Amino acid sequence: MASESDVRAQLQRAGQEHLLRFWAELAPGPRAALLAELAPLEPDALREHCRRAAAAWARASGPPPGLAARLQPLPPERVGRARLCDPETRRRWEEEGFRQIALNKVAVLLLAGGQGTRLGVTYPKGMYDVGLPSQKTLYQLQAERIRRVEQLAGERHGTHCTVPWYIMTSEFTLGPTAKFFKEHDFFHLDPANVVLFEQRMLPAVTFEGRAILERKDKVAMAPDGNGGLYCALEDHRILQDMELRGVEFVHVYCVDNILVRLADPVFIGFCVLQGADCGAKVVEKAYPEEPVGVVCQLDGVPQVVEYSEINSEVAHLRGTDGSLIYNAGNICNHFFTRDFLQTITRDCEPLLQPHVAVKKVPYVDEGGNLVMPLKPNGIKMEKFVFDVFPFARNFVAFEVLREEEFSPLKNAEAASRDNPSSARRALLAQHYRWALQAGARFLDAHGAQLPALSCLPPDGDPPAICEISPLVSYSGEGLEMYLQGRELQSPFILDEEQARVLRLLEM
Ligand SMILES: CC(=O)N[C@H]1[C@@H](OP(=O)(O)O)O[C@H](CO)[C@@H](O)[C@@H]1O
Repeated sequence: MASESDVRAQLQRAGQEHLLRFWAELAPGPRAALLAELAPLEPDALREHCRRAAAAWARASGPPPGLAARLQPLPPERVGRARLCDPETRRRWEEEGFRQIALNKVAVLLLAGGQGTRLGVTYPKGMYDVGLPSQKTLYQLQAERIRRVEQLAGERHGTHCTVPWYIMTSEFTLGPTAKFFKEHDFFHLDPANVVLFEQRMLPAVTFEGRAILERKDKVAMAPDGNGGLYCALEDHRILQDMELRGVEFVHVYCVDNILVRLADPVFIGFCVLQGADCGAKVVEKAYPEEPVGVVCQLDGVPQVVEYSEINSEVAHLRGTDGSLIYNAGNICNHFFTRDFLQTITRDCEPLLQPHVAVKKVPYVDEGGNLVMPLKPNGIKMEKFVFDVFPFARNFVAFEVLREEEFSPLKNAEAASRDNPSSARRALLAQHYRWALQAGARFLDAHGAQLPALSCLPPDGDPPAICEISPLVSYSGEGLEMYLQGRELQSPFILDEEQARVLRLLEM
């Protein structure tokens, strides 16, 4: 273990000696913990991090000047549209995606290092149960979609296939996520195919460029953003692991979208057939101020302008047909070839510019008292996962339907949108639509017919409650054999057991 004098010398070089100012008061345990936290902070990198944070904060007052003049929407040839294409084209994309999955060339990678601050939970967001009848958590839904997509690809191609699941966690989420997966027997996935790894943490910094102590024996650290992915891939030799498994294509996604289609064969197939090295799923923005990044071109180069960095005037711009000009909302579902990830981690990562987030960071004052600030007092520096798009040789975007693929769980119930109720409703509305399309009708508790509404208002509850296990259907496929011509009593849960029963009735 590093000694106090080594660490003190390091901190001196970094200009951050104040981090040891309570040393004399600390007992041996907290002293050891503090040294263990400080020792890995490389002095030059720490000095640079603190300097850059303060400088970036001083500069960062709103969107970059002249942004509007430098932006353009993506040219149409870079955008595929699941909704507008003919069924044959869609079928070709899907077929290609399944082929790649069956060849074991596709992996999924979950970004799950966030702290869930807006949602207001102290545990990883993936463990959240939005109140579905089955009480499944986001992690369970995702695990089951992996199992189903493996099964569908396997059936088509007569193989046994695996979609490895890489999960990037952080100091906050690694322990509880690992425990949760063990407690749930990895949701019947083979643990060898679930790879948890950890992103780096960076100190939060004051506006004067001083790293913050959150306790006398602990630096205030925060994950380095979802763009910390690229360092973490390198730190944990994840690309080597992918290579050993023969993975060529990676679907990266963030944890909070209840409708996420893991390893979506249509998206994968589209990207592969386009020869893309990098791709992003988008939905039409719901309203100008919606907190989603915009996929567009800056100085002719494809990239995402994050919602926190776009000005309102640009976000409100409309074309002659009345639709938003910057309409391609990023849903944090990205496609990368392994080759592209290799180039990024090897050559481009240091070129990614961190973004500044100004937050309220609890700290200890000079007297050693804990202070919960009322105003933002600290800078957290984060990299963004999509900041690698400008390095792509062939970037494509793929527009999908919001009601089928995007309902993020960002906020606590008290917020008006993107909260547990809206996520639950989106999933149940989707399953209700799938059941109607498969030929089912719903009855209430007294046996009276409920209306069959194929079109639901965006935030309305469906007339009947129907939840379909991802193990039975991944994206609405194959339901006719269970549901055609049936009258189902709400609430109705179609899980594997129920599916077996309905199949038997059919015979
Ligand atoms: C850095 C990053 O990936 N930001 C993403 C991400 O936003 P968060 O507010 O960080 O969850 O998810 C949004 C979609 O839910 C997407 O629109 C946005 O661009």
